[in-house]
This record gives sequence, C-alpha cells and structure tokens, in this order.
Amino acid sequence: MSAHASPGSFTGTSPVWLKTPDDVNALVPALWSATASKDASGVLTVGGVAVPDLVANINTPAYVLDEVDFRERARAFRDAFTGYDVYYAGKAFLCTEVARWVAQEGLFLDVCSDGELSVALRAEVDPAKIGYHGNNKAPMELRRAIVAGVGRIIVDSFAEVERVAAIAAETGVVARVMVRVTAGVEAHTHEYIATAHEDQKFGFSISSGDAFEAVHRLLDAPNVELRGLHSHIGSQIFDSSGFEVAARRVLALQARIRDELGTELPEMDLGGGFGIAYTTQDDPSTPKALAEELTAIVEHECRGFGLAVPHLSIEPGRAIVGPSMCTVYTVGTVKEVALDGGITRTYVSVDGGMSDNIRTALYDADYSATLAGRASSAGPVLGRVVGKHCESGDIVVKHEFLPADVAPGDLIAVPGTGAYGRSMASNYNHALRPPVVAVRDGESRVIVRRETEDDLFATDMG
Ligand SMILES: Cc1ncc(COP(=O)(O)O)c(C=O)c1O
Ligand SMILES: N[C@@H](CCCC[NH3+])C(=O)O
Repeated sequence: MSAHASPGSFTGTSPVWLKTPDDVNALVPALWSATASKDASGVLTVGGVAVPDLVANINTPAYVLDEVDFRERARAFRDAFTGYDVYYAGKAFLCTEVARWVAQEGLFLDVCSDGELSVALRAEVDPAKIGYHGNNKAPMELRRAIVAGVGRIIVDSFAEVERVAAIAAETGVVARVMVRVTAGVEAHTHEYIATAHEDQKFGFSISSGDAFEAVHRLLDAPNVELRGLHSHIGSQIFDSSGFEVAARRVLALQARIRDELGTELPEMDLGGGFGIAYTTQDDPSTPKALAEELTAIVEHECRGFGLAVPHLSIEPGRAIVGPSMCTVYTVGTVKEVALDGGITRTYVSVDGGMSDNIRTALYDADYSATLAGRASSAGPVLGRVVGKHCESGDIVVKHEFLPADVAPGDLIAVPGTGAYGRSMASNYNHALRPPVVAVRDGESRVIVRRETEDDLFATDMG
C-alpha cells in the first residue's frame, strides 16, 4: 500500500497503521484545485484565502470555487482542442458569474434546460455560442431558444423534429440543429451516467435506423439547418475505447448520409464525459492527450470512410469545474462503530450531506477528505464522512483515513465537488442549499448565496 493508497478497498484487514499522521495531514495535489495548499499548522488555503477565516464569515457547509483553477482548466481545453468548439457543460455547475468566465475564456456553453438557458442569457452569453440539449424540451422552451438565436439545438426525438420545424417555419428564424445519436456503446462508467447504450432515453439509435430517419426529416425541413451529428457516451470516462467505437459508428452514419442523401454534414460533436480524480485510484488524462487521441480517432475513421473531417466540438463539464471546487463542512458528532474482526469505523457527521452532494448515494461515488483547520499528530483511523439527513445512505465520503482525534468543531474539506455537487443539490429535510464562494488572489466573493429560511417559506403556501 503506497503512502496515499486509497482506503476504498478496505476489507477489515486494511493496514491503516501504514499511514502516518503526515500522510493524513497532507493534500494530494492531484485531487485539489491549482491554488489549494496547507501550511504546517494544517490550515487549508484556496485562492490565497485561508478556509477557516472564510467560513468564520460565511459559515458551513460552503462550496469554495477556485477561480484561477477554473479558468486554467477552461483555457487548457480551449488551447488543446484547437480548431474545435469547446462547450462547457453547464449542467455540471452554472451561475451567471461562471457563465461569464466561460465566455471570457473563449468557450461555448452547453445548456440542457430552460433554467440553464435563462442563466446563460442573463449572463449575456452570445446565444450563437450556446448549444441546447434535452430529451423533452417543451414547445415553448424550443421557441424561446430559437427566437433567442441559440446556436445549436441538439434534437433528441421525432416529436422535437416536428416541433423545431414548425417553430422555424412559423417564426421565420432559421433553426441550426444537430442530431443526438446513440452509438450503442457500453461506456465504462456507472450505469446511471452512461448515455450511449441502446436501452436509455437519450438520442436516436443509429442501429435501428432512427438516427438516419431523423437526419432525413431534418434535411427536408424548411428553415432548419442541420449542422451535424452529436454523440455523448457518458460521464466520468477514462478509457478512449468508447469514444473510438462511437466515432466509428457515427461516421459510418455520416457516410450513409453522404451515399444516400447526397450530403456530408459539416460538424460533429463528440460530447463530454472526461473523467477526473476523486481519489488517488483515479488517473485522468490531460486535455492535450485527450485532444490528440480524439483527433487521431476521428481522422482515422474519416480516412476509412473517405469522409472529410467535420468541424469538431466537445462538451466537458466535470473535467473543468470538478476539481475547481471543494466543499467545507463542520464536524458535529463523532461515533465509533464496531465492525466485524475487531475493527472500528469512525463515523464523522458533518453539517451537510446528501443534500449538497448526492453523488455518493446516487452513483456510489468515491471522494476523499481532509481536516481543513489544523494538523494532527494523532494516528489514522478509518473514517466515514456522513451527513445530517434522515437516511443511512447519507454518506459524503465512504472511506477516508482521518486523524484519531477528529472532533466536533473540526473543519473537513472534500475536494472535487465542483461538478454535479451544487447543481444536483436539494432541499431534502428542508436543508438550505449552501453558497458558492469564489476565491482568487486573497479575495472571496459569494457568487451563489446560501439559501435562507425565507427561501423555504417562499414556496410554502400554507
Ligand atoms: C450531452 C452531454 N454533454 C456533456 C455532458 C458533460 O459531461 P461531463 O460533465 O462528464 O463532461 C453531459 C453529461 O453527462 C451530457 O449529457
Ligand atoms: N450527474 C452525473 C453526470 C451527468 C450526467 C449528464 N448526462 C454525475 O454526477 O456524475
């Protein structure tokens, strides 16, 4: 077991004594945002702001967003994927401030709901640089997007083909669309976040012929400009083989469209889904390596089919915002629970939980954690960070080595919570959703405020 070995495979005989207090105090840089560090006294600093000072003002739980890190990751994708349009997938996390950062860094923006579109438009993102997803966009929502001049509508069903065509004809506004296809790929990720196998709700199946039929109908629709095919195989993916199989099948469809309908669609979107490190067991790729791999895959497949390489786009969400944010909690109670074999597990209850991070409960996701306010010389114990909700599955971090003296009042920080943390947060048990605080150059700024009791009562009409 290495110094930073994950406790994820704990079986009851894990040699926790091989971990030293220094290991437990240390930050593993690969899991943290660029400006995060700990000093000798164990104080976590992000963006030049000491986290204990920050939360003394804004309280916990709180999401802390490292602006420099976010912008660097956005730029890294933009610069590595030269010649591509890089859409930041706003479903991972979106607010008006972040939408502005995205635009400032020269990225496009992927939205997948009317609400996300509202945020993008409020932030004055150029509508032409917005891609609009969704398997069930209502006619009113489509109309709003088309009239606003949204750059790409990603059409997902035959009902939507008709709706888009009708709105474009009626309003006289040209609708620029892509067709979301499912390539029949079993992506190596959790079942709930894989999206290219046949038996799920997104897109048109290539193998059944539906994708071809959708293309056919859209090419015939007046005032609709079909720009290309779109394939997103899933999320938190490390292995490029899924992209390779998908690209081959999507380009086979592109070749069929050329052969039977006499046109080569000018664009192709490869989707997002690039994995990040939640624990030391994860070994993510870099934007540069991903760009090289994906470009080589597409060029190779295009050569095989005798196709021109289309203008390409991607949609990373998690790989940009995921590592940029951490969540800071305060410990409320600590409980030793005896396991089989004379081992104990230390349950560390914090002041948030599944309402601010549903991913552990929903996808069995792994996270890591560290004390954020002090160093400890105590030996490590096998800890589990749990929330305060009325569910035994209310787990934030399933396994982590924590110092044996972890105690009420300690601050715990969980890295890698930027993607699908705040964006999937809920009010379960009437929890108030935490704020997002952007930190940079020693300054902090609340960019999403904490919910208040008034927010709860606002919808309670009793
Ligand atoms: C169509 C589409 N594009 C992009 C993404 C972003 O995925 P990720 O955040 O894993 O990059 C998703 C989510 O899985 C998606 O459904
Ligand atoms: N919400 C998922 C991924 C997004 C799925 C979007 N198609 C997660 O937290 O991993």
